[in-house]
Amino acid sequence: MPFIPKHSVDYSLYLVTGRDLVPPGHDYYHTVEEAVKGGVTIVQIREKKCDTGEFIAVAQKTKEICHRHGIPIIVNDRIDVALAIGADGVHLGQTDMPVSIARSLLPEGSIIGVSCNTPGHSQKAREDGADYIGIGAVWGTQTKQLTEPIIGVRGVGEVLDSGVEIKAVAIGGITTGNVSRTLHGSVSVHGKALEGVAVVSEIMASTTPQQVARRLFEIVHGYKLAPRKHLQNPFRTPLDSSQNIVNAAASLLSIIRKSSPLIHQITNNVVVNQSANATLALGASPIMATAAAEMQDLSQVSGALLVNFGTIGDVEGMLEAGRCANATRKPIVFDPVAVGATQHRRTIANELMNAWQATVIKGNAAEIGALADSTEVQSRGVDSVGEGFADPASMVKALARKERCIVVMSGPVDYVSDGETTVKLSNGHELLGRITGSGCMLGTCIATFCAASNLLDTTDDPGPFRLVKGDMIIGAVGGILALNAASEYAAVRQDVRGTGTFLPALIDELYGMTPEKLVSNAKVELC
Ligand SMILES: Cc1ncc(COP(=O)(O)OP(=O)(O)O)c(N)n1
Ligand SMILES: Cc1nc(C(=O)O)sc1CCOP(=O)(O)O
Repeated sequence: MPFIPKHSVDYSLYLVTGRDLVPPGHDYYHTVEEAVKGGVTIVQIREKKCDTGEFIAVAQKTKEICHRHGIPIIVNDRIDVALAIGADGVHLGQTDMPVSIARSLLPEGSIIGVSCNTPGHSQKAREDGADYIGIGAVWGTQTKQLTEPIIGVRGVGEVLDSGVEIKAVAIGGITTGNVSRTLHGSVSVHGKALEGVAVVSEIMASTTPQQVARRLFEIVHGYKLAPRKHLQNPFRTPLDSSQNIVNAAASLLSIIRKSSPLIHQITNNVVVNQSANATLALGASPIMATAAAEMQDLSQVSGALLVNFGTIGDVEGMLEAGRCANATRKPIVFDPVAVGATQHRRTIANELMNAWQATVIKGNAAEIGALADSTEVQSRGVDSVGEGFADPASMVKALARKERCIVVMSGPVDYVSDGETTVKLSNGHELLGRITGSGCMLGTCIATFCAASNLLDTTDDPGPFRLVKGDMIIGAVGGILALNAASEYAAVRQDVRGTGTFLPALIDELYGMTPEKLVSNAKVELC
């Protein structure tokens, strides 16, 4: 009979051992014990190179450490070793012994885990009677030669959503730097979440395994305790009326004017100049930097990042900028221009969204449809054609849940959702659709208002599991209101005679925008 009853196992921080990773001068057993003291809740002994006798000896001593601290020990692959040391269970790969045979050989109550890389794997693992699954690889790893593709956090969410209830941990390349993103981004569209994370090198190769384990545990534990209802910011204020939303969004304009946040923009070369001018007109400060080498420095000082891949330039810069923005908890507005138009754009969008967590995704109906795998709305180049979605509010809400972020769908009527609250905004002049780059300027305005919302949140320690500070749905609404209101004021000016004179007038009206003008003009409804 295993030492730990399986119903009481805590999978929050699952250490998978790797003796060869322990740094010179450090002792393997000491590393494991330190890690357990730091917060590891379950240990798997994984030995790939040694003989059976040595495996048993190491496993026996590792088990003594685990049981002394009241946590279970699992043996990787080898039922014989598990039986020999009286382990609490085994972990089996897809090509290892079938679960039913392992179950028949192990004592009653043994824990059996199975590695999964696809939704089909997890369905089968559940049917076979596994107790938990290890989903991977979520990120790239140096620890083993992978035989299955890296699936990213969004792929983990798909495995979690395979229609079966089973406890799950993610594995592969998990570090203190990406664990929040791993937990957040892998929540499935139906709200299924990981029970924990499995880690090898981040702990085993550390010279301070106790501290690393403590940090990982704090993040996982904090995330599991936090309410998950509201994406990215579980503690935001309730959005109970459209007037509250408008007032909160309008008040952000004063913050922009007062603090002039730096808005880092990687955008397409058609709109660089007008986007920078729109940023300045709102009272913020633009920086249009694209080189990967400067992203770390910029993320320290910027208020928000805009990634608009309209003319797909420096993808490395986009990847690095997003990673740095996530690490510094800065809002990221992602504008996947014409993402449905080519396979190349779909591939790059996927790569970016796997590498970092967008705070806001902004697109027209065709772009949102392409990200949501819907063919209801078609694109022509960068434009969306046709009548739009029959149920646009449901479309943005579903994508917000899938991508775990705020989604803005722009058009004659704009929709914004965080997966719970959906807001419909009916302002904006049709001339906006007749100049180039108005959608791109919208991304700029949203990034600027999100930076202000981020600044407004002065929580000292937002907790390691919060990806970004501030109410980002308010930031998104503020950016839309500002551009749309400015377009309405600009279109009726005496000096505007067509699209050529409309653009400078639009910049002027952004410059002259006030919170009062935003509120008085707003046509906002909760859906
Ligand atoms: C928790 C957890 N998940 C996955 C694995 C990988 O196991 P497997 O597929 O058997 O590959 P090897 O570990 O044998 O290389 C794991 N060990 N633990
Ligand atoms: C043992 C293992 N299994 C994986 C899978 O994808 O199934 S990835 C992996 C190694 C994870 O090591 P690290 O935390 O050092 O990246």
